Amino acid sequence: MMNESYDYIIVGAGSAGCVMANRLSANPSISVLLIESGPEHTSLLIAMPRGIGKLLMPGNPHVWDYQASRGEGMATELWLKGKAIGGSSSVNGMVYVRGAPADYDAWEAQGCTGWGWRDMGRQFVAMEDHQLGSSEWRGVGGPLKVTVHPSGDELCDAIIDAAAHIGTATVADTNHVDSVTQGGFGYQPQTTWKGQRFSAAKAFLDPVRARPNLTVLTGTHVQRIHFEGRRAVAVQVQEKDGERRIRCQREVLLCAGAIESPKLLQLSGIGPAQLLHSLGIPLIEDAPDVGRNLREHVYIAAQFRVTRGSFNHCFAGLGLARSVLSYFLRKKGPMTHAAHEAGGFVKTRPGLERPDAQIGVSLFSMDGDGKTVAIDKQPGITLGGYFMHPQSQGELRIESADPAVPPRILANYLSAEADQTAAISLLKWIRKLAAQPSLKPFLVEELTPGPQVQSDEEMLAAFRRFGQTAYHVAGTCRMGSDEHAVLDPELKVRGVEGLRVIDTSVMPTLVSGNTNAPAMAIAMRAAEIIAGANQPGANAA
Ligand SMILES: Cc1cc2nc3c(=O)[nH]c(=O)nc-3n(C[C@H](O)[C@H](O)[C@H](O)COP(=O)(O)OP(=O)(O)OC[C@H]3O[C@@H](n4cnc5c(N)ncnc54)[C@H](O)[C@@H]3O)c2cc1C
Repeated sequence: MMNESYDYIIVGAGSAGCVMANRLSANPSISVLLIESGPEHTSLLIAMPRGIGKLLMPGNPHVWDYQASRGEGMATELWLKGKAIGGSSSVNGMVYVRGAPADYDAWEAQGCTGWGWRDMGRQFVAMEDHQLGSSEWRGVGGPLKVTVHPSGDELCDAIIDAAAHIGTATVADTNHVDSVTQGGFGYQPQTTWKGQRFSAAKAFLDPVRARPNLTVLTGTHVQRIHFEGRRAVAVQVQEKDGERRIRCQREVLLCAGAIESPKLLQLSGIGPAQLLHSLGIPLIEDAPDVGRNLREHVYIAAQFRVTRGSFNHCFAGLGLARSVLSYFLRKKGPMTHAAHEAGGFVKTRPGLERPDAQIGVSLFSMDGDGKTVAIDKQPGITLGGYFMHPQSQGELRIESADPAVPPRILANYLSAEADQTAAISLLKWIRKLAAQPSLKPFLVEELTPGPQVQSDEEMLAAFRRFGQTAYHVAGTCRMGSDEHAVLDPELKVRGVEGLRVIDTSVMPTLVSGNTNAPAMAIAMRAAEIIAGANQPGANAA
């Protein structure tokens, strides 16, 4: 490995990084190095969808864990991100959601030229191998398997009926453009296949691992990027055996996720000048917005005691043993389920042009306040959700020049008034759903936030208390064409050369829903842009 050098170095083998490795190495004349801090994705707990119950624990080698400040007057909370081949797609809830055309069109309207639905919609179609077959905006034959949770569950059917009763249409595909544009509720599309997780690594990396021009390093942590003048020329890595530099001929591509990508930029001298001076980091580019514009969905789990239909008994004690056995023998049963069995996009109040909230139905409840990992001993379910377009903005800053020190994360939940209104409206909608006649035979009582929460003030207070990360952190290296944007619309870091960011941190605003598929689609689009720059006659980066 002496004098090692690659055309492209991709930092992070997560949702975006796996796509980039696949796309760039498709050209055999280009050498690609993919570097991942975490281990391989061979754990049985990764393959088994409900293995996340054990994976998502601080200290597990497959996750990063951070303490995030939620905001004024609120306790801190644990944030987790995937740390393995596949990144967060190896530990996530497998809910398959793409966002709404209007999200991407809003990006374009804000100056992100080339990122509207016209360019992004076709990325989803191209990546999908969808169980529901092809249509104008749905794909088959692509690398990513998408299946739909089997229909026919009595309690889910009753919840879907309840949603229809209050105005949200029942749909076969919740990602259909009409469903995300006008609202739709149904069984949940998920990134699973034959009862197992289908991560970005399964879809994009495993099939191309043998390419001779692709090298993958695991257990290797990129500590900082090195520059010659203003050009990124190498990365410094830490491995089991110590530190070394690896050179890069064309570009370093940061796909380290919305926490580690801005952290790496700051550690490397691209960030708020004052902060970097105070930590003794030589300044490459004063970029005050690196780490700003942090966006997150605040998830609230409304939990209900039910008469029947709950899976709680399948996730503890002897029931769990049975479920695990069924998974290993037949790849069937509750251990194969994604985080939500059903769900959709809803307008929580009259007068809205498009859905403002996503609802996810989970046929289990947690003990205590919904944040603990213990399964409720009595039968329960969760009607969870978040308002999809948070205006509140948080921030992330390094606190030391030492790469091993975690950054300070401020989520700033519910600081914008619009978010407070949206939160109250969402909780009211969930309660209205729960009160529908089709659910009368099932629902006994509300457990959290609980019937004592009645006024708007109490609902907001409940949201502040029970609301928690949806694990969709984004926006911390925003793209745009204004001078404050960290990246230009080709995802190049402003002020330097040979460096791009490609992951959920590039989002100027959060998309309507979960962020795994959007992260992959962003990388698909980025690969097109880079391929265009590599065409003869184009100005290579
Ligand atoms: C618990 C959880 C549940 C979720 N549930 C869902 C869901 O059901 N549906 C959905 O659509 N989305 C879900 N998400 C969100 C979604 O999975 C993520 O938004 C998405 O995977 C992020 O992709 P990314 O490429 O930006 O980053 P990641 O996939 O997080 O990848 C970043 C990678 O970079 C590596 N890395 C970081 N720093 C370095 C470094 N310095 N050197 C080397 N490697 C580094 C990391 O280890 C990681 O592998 C969930 C996320 C989590 C954490």
